[in-house]
Amino acid sequence: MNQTGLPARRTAHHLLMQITTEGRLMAELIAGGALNQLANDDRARAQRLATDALRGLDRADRMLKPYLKKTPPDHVMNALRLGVIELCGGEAAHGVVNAYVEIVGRNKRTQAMKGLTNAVLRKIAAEGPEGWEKRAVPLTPGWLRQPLVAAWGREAVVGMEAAHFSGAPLDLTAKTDADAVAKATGGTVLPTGSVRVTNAGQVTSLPGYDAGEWWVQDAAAAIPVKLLGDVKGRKVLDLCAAPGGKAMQLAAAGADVTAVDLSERRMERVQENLTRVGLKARTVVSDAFAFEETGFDAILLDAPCSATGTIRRHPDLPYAKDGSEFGALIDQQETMIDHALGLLKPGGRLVFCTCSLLPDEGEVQVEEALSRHSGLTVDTDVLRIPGVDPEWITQEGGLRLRPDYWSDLGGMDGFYVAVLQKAE
Ligand SMILES: C[S@@+](CC[C@H](N)C(=O)[O-])C[C@H]1O[C@@H](n2cnc3c(N)ncnc32)[C@H](O)[C@@H]1O
Repeated sequence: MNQTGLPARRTAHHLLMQITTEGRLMAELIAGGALNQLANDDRARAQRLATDALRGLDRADRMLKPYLKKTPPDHVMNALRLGVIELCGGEAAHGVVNAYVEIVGRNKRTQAMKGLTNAVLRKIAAEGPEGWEKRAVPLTPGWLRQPLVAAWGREAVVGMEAAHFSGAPLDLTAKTDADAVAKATGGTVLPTGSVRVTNAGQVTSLPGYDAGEWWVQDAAAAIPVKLLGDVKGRKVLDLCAAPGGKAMQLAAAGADVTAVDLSERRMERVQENLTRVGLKARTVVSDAFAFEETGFDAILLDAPCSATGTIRRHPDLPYAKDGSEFGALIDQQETMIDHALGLLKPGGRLVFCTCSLLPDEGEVQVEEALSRHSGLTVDTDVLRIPGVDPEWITQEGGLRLRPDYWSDLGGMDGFYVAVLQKAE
């Protein structure tokens, strides 16, 4: 690692700038090579710094506010935020202050604010970790907080924010034996059968990775496939399949799986994942709407969505997005449900799910699908599987999963799932 820490800090700052001012997502920036110029441990450091700054951004801003007469330009603000995160995380003040003063000084437009950066960060250093700890849990940006409060109430949203701030443990789905995977990885088996590992470190170094004994999948994301029950020998279509967590569950359960995804690059990941775990599925790169094979016993539609259920892992999302794309996603989900129903055998089952916290991408989609398709019903009996709290069952017959659930176990991603049955 570079001793000054400057390369990692500059990269973290650059990531933060692109996320907060250009609406780019961290995963997309990293896939595009944002960390490539760094040494391995600097890469991890830069990503951790940016992630921590996003997770604590609202708290950092509240800590900075008393020391700023007016909000400085984004370049300075993001340097200050990173400084707060490091100083309140216990890093030595001298190195942190120098590094962010340098980052502010390297930009011609903000050069003149080096003194301000130095003065503010020294005040933050004096407050230290105690000043950080006494501040409230960071609030979600208003554009998302408002619809969440309207849907779930203020108290629930406070619980979600606590879960978002805590981050997420690593969850694994075992190919065959969850107890054995838990034993080998030092994890615990959750009530729904996923294995949870805390402080996992490097995923590829965990026992069983090379042997393909498990794959990474949040416990909530593992529930939709479980609701299909016994799929052995059944013809199952996974219509939005990449990176393949649910396709692998289906294949492991003995289904005859066809996995479709629009993205060639993401489908390569599905193929790599299937190969690692030694499972088979037919993979088809296609737009779901252009895929017209029919006669499936079951279809899994894990539709593209706002991904607001995954903020524990992706704290960049509320800062990169503003909700303006969500209307188009909601329309697409509706037409995808209709298209999927057309590919299903009479009497077949459609599992519709989204990793969203917004009812418009879950409960409302199912209510509206039921009113558009006569003879379509919701199967609620299948929701009663081990570990699923009956309280999570919704009025229209789906399952609402939220990050504030299982708070004593380490939370879960936000998800919605319903099992629809086509008329005979
Ligand atoms: C929520 S992810 C699916 C996650 C996957 N089911 C899993 O469990 O690993 C949504 C996927 O839909 C794909 N997608 C988006 N639009 C699509 C379309 N029109 N047709 C097919 N796939 C699409 C994306 O490439 C993305 O991989």
